[in-house]
Amino acid sequence: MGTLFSESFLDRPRRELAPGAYWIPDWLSPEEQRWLVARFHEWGRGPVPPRAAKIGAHEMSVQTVCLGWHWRPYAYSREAIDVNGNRVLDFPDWMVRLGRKAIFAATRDAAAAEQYTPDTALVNYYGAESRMGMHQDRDERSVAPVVSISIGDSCQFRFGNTRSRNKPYEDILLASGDLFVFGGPARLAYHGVTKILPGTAPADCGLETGRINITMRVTGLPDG
Ligand SMILES: O=C(O)CCC(=O)C(=O)O
Ligand SMILES: [Fe+2]
Repeated sequence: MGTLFSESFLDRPRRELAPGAYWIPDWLSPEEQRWLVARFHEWGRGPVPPRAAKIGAHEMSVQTVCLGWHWRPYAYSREAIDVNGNRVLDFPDWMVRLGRKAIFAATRDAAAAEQYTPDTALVNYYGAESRMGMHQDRDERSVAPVVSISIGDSCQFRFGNTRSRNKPYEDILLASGDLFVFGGPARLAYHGVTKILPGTAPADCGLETGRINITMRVTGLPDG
């Protein structure tokens, strides 16, 4: 991974797990990962601190900070009304460009990449014991793809079907720098994180422990 002319693609080739679901290992360079980790620390000091969202009475085991729109279970708003009421940071222009590059890397469809304009990102931090249960990303009104990037410790990521959280599903290891995109017929597939593999973060990724996952989405909500 940090090696010159690494042949990691031979061990972990890119794959389309299901129509519309693309996994591109080692998509981000170590330098890009370190740069994103530095942004992650900035966002954490921002107007809205990372928080564990509550689903009913149950607190999630991941800490989340949002850009563009604030997500809480089942809804988006500009202000973090379930945290401190502050407006979330704007969605960065560079992240729109990163999202477009991701769509192009996944689909090789330049027109689809060009029109992709994510307006929210959920930035999740997973500690060694964090998990995320099987769910659909369905609080968005748009059917545009979700772009997911991972940094730090690897995780076991479970990618399922669109009908239920149960089988058939496939478990893959998402490692630092990996890209995962799900759109089209896979946009509403159930997915989750079944475990974190502590101690697997590469030394040059910029994050010593834990895992960062950034998912960009298109809310389909009006500006303002
Ligand atoms: O951490 C991941 O890889 C998935 C995160 C996720 O599914 C979500 O934020 O909705
Ligand atoms: Fe999700």
